[in-house]
Amino acid sequence: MKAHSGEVGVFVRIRPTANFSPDLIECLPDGQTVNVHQRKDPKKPQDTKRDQLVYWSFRLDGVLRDVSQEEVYARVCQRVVLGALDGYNGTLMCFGQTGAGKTYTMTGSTESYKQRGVIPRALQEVFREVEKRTAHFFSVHLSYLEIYNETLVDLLSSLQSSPRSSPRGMVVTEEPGRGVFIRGLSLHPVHSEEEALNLLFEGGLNQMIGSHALNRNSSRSHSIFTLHIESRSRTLCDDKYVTSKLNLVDLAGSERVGKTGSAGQIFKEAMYINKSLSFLEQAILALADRRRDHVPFRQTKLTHALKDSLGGNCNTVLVANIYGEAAQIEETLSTLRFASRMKCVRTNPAVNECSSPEAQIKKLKKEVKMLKEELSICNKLANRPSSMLSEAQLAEINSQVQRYLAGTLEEISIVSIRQVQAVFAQFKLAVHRKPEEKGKSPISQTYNSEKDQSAKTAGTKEWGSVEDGSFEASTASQKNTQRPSSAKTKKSKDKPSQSKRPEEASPVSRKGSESGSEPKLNSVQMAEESLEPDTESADTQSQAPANEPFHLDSTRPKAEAFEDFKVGPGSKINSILKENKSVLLERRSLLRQISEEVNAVKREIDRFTASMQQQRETRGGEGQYVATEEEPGPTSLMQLKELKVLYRQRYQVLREIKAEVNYCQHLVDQCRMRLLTEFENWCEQSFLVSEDVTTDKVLEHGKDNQRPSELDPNSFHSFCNARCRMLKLRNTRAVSSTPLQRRLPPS
Ligand SMILES: Nc1ncnc2c1ncn2[C@@H]1O[C@H](COP(=O)(O)OP(=O)(O)OP(=O)(O)O)[C@@H](O)[C@H]1O
Repeated sequence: MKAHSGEVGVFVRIRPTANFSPDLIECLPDGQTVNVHQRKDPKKPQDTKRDQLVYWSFRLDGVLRDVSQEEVYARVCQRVVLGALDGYNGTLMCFGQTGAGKTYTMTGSTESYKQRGVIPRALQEVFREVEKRTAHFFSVHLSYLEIYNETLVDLLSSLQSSPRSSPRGMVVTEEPGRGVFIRGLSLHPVHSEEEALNLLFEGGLNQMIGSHALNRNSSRSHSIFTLHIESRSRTLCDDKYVTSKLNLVDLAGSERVGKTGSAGQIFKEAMYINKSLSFLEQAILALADRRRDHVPFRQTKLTHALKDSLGGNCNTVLVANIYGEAAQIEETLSTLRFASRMKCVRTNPAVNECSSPEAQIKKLKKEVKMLKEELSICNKLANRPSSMLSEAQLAEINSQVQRYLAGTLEEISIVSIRQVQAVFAQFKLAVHRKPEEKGKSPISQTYNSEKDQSAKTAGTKEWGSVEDGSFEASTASQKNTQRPSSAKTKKSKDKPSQSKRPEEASPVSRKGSESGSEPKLNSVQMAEESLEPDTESADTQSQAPANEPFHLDSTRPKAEAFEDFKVGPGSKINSILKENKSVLLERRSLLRQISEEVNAVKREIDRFTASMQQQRETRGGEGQYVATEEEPGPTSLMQLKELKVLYRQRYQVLREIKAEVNYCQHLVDQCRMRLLTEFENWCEQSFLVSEDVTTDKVLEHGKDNQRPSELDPNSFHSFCNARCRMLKLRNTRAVSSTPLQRRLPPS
């Protein structure tokens, strides 16, 4: 017999008898062929002429006549059992007329060890192999089913360990991935040959007791003893395992109803047997016919229960048990016909490989963990924020958004979904922020508050409006009108008139400037203007604790780094800033001087005007003005007129210089912003360098598969520091080589 071959193995076993009929049953020397001779009319007296006999020849896989139980097992069953241990389903069926030796073949004699049948030998083989195959862990379960008159009976339900039978009874069920199984049939784990034999015998006993109690003949039922084998590798950490079922089927006697001449219950039993065996035959015919798509497995419980054990991926073997006597020749012929049909069934044995859900979950979890780690490394390599954004990274994103809104950053480069989410969150904040807070960036906010503070400390006054008939001039208003600072927005809120354009808030009244008419002769209060100190260091120092995103290393504060930056990569923009500031100071100085001149002229005009007013009041307000010795005459009037002309001239100069101061202030502000932006970029790149080094550490650890503690810490630290320094230098050179505009265009 060929296990895993492409066809069902079929053997015929002849029950030993003293009345063997060699004339009718001829076993050829090839050991595979049995010829049967049957008289044309068995009822007629025996004819000596051979030509009156009908002749059939059956070529099978083996003819077992007068062979021991041991040989039967070796030739019929052993390979199927070994196949089951390798993961192939196996079925061994005994088919034949009642008393032909099916049970003897299957179970054998319980009294004689030597005469034990296929099932005990299979159990022995299984547990011997389990012990031998140490590389695998096997689990073996047993079930024992009886099918009597289309009723399913669990022959092992009497055991304490068996689950309660389902209230709906047992049902033949099919499930994807599990195949056909009997729902409600108890499965019993067995760990030794002895345990398994106990169950076999217990089942046999239950079958016998049930037959007696119910007054039924045990030979009228089918019994299926099944080994459920599961095998897992002990050496491979694999979630895959193999399963198999080994069905050992003892079918009911196959004799036909007509022949038995039975009635009543026996007739009924015979009907059911005939029905099930008939459908078994039909199923086998359908399996043998490759043109047929449908196999009627569900017609009976037997065929349904054996659905995946008759062909398909199963190693199937049939033993046709026959009598050797002439009296049984009809049934013998019938059995052999069935066997020859079975021989035509093709099989395609395949290992039942499964994946355990637990192992699969474990494997998937492991895979997710590995992918997360891989993503984390990729993020670090690409300088992308990892799972959670740190405070420093959030601060940087906030800074980028503010700079973008202020127009100093052209675009925000997208590096990850989390970063995009954070950017949108910042935009949302910006949209919902109170109007007075809008336009503040972390940099400008701190910077301007510092500047405003210094301006206030220096006693600087702002340009006033002409609402109350006088106006004031101040450098603060210049700043307010040119920069989106907090000082400006606050001013705008408190005094709406000051939110107007620079020329509207200039010393020249709106009417005067727009219509070209004579401006009101107001004094210009020009307070002592303190020259703006070089606040860059102080500004940045004040920012550092607010932002705190980047520290080039743990030992240096940001303010020191800024000083380095100004003399290093930021030296160009810093020198432009200084130059612009000196021009601004010079213009402011000139503005102060012209303001004083305008005020002096104004005071002179006021003096003349007051004197004339006094004279008019003295004369009752009538007549012409006549100059007295003490009072200025027409000459004085001329002087007053000249003073007014002078006032207008100086006032025009004052306006022009004021515009220059505004422009210079704007340049200084832009330079300052540029310097700070460049510095932030420089810091950012330095920060990323640190990240690079961190990644290197991770990779280094991964590559060498060493724990940090196993590394030489000094050597590793030196290496990282040197690498960090080299990368910083590379970034610094890249930044400092960026061309800067000397004069930035006004926005
Ligand atoms: N090859 C054999 N060698 C010795 N004794 C045998 C052999 N075959 C059958 N017998 C004997 O014949 C008797 C009937 O056999 P068995 O019970 O196995 O028949 P069966 O086909 O199972 O019948 P049933 O359909 O009623 O179950 C038994 O006593 C058994 O010991």
